[in-house]
Amino acid sequence: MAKKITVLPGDGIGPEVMDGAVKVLKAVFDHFGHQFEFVEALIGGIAIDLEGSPLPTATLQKCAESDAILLGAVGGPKWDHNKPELRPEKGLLGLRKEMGLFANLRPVKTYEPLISASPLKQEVIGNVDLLIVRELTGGLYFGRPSERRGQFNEEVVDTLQYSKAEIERIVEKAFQLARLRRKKLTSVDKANVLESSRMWREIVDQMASKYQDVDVQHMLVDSTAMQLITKPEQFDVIVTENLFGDILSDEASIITGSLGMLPSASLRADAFGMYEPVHGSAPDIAGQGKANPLGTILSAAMMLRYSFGLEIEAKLIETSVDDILKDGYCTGDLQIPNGNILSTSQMTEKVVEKIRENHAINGLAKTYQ
Ligand SMILES: NC(=O)c1ccc[n+]([C@@H]2O[C@H](COP(=O)([O-])OP(=O)(O)OC[C@H]3O[C@@H](n4cnc5c(N)ncnc54)[C@H](O)[C@@H]3O)[C@@H](O)[C@H]2O)c1
Ligand SMILES: CC(C)[C@H](C(=O)O)[C@@H](O)C(=O)O
Ligand SMILES: [Mg+2]
Repeated sequence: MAKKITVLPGDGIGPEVMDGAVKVLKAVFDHFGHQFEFVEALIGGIAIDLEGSPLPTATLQKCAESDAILLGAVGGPKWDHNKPELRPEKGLLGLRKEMGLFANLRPVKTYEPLISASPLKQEVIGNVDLLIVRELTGGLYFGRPSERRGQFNEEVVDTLQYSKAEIERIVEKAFQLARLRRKKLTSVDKANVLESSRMWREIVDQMASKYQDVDVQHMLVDSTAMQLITKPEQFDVIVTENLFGDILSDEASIITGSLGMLPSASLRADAFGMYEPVHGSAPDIAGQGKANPLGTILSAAMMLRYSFGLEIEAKLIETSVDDILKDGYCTGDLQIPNGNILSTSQMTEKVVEKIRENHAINGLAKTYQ
C-alpha cells in the first residue's frame, strides 16, 4: 500500500513553499518509482476561516492516518488579535502535542556560496555543521496555569513545567544523535536561575555515564546566544528546552544566511514525524513569489530520511540544493555575489531540474555524497 503524507500548507507563504516541496517530492518519487499518496488538510488561520478551528478534527484524523506530515507555516496579522483558542499558532502547538512529537531537530550549516555575504566573519562561520535538538511538547508552551488573573488582569502567569520523563526522553534522543555525529553534546539551560534547568542538568549528568563516548558540556542560554555567533564551530549537537530552542534556532539562521534555508523534523519514538521549515508565514512577502522554498524542500528531505528510511533520495535533494547555490542561483533573502535571484516557483523548477541532472549522472552509483 502507498505510504501517506499529509500536506498542511497553512497561511502566508506556507502554500507557496509547500507547492515547491511537493513538486520536488513528486519528482524524486517519479525517478525512483516510489508510490506515495498526498492528502491535503487545513491548519492555522485558513482553518479558522473555513472551519472555525485552527486544528479541525478532520485534520487531526488525516494526520493520525498518515505516515508523515509536511507543514508550511501558520499565522498572520489577520488573526493576531483572536482569542487564544482561535489563534493559528494554537493549531500547530496542538498538533505537535496530539501527535506526541517531542523531539524537534533543527540542523544548521554553512553553505559555502552564502558565506561571503554574511554579516558574520568568514573565519567564524566557515565550517559550521550543528544540530539543535529542541524539546517540543513541554516547558513554557504547555505549562499550567497559563492565565491572566485579577479583576483587572493585574497579573499574568505562564508556567515552565517538565516531568522528569519528558526531560529524560529528549536528552536521551540528543545523546543518540550525538553518537551518530561528532560525539559532542552541549546541553543549554539557565541552571543559575531556574529549578527546571537544575533538574535538566542532573538528568544530563546521570545519562552521560551511559554515553561515555560522548563529550558533554553544559552552557547557560545567555552565553550560548553569544557563542552561537562568535564561536559556532564548537557546537555539534545542542539540546535544550522548548523556548530556548525556538529562540536559538532563529538566531542560528544567521550562520546559514537566511531563516528561509532552515529545515526541521519533529519526531517521536517511532518513524512517524512532522516536517516543517523553521520560518513562519512571512506576511511581509506573502503572495509575491519571493519566498525561499528551500527550507521546506530540505524539510521534505528530512522526511524521506527519518520517516521513510530513504537516505539516498534525501541526499539527492540536499546535494541538488547545494549545487544550485554553487551555480549562483538564489532567492531574494539570500546573497550570492553576482548571483541570479529567482522567484519561489523558478527556484522550485531549478531544484527539480538539478535532481533530474544529478540522478541521471549518479543514479546508477546511488551515491550523492
Ligand atoms: N512554524 C510556523 O508555522 C511558524 C514559525 C514562526 C512564526 N510563525 C508565525 O508566522 C507569523 C509571522 O512571524 P514573523 O514575521 O515573526 O516570522 P517569519 O519567520 O514569518 O518571518 C521573519 C522574517 O524572515 C523572512 N522570511 C521568513 N521565511 C522566509 C522565506 N522562506 N523566504 C524568505 N524570507 C523569509 C520574512 O519575510 C520576515 O522578514 C506569526 O504569526 C508567527 O506566529 C509560524
Ligand atoms: C509559531 C510558533 C508557535 C512556533 C514555535 O514557537 O514553536 C514557531 O516559532 C516555530 O519555531 O516553530
Ligand atoms: Mg520559532
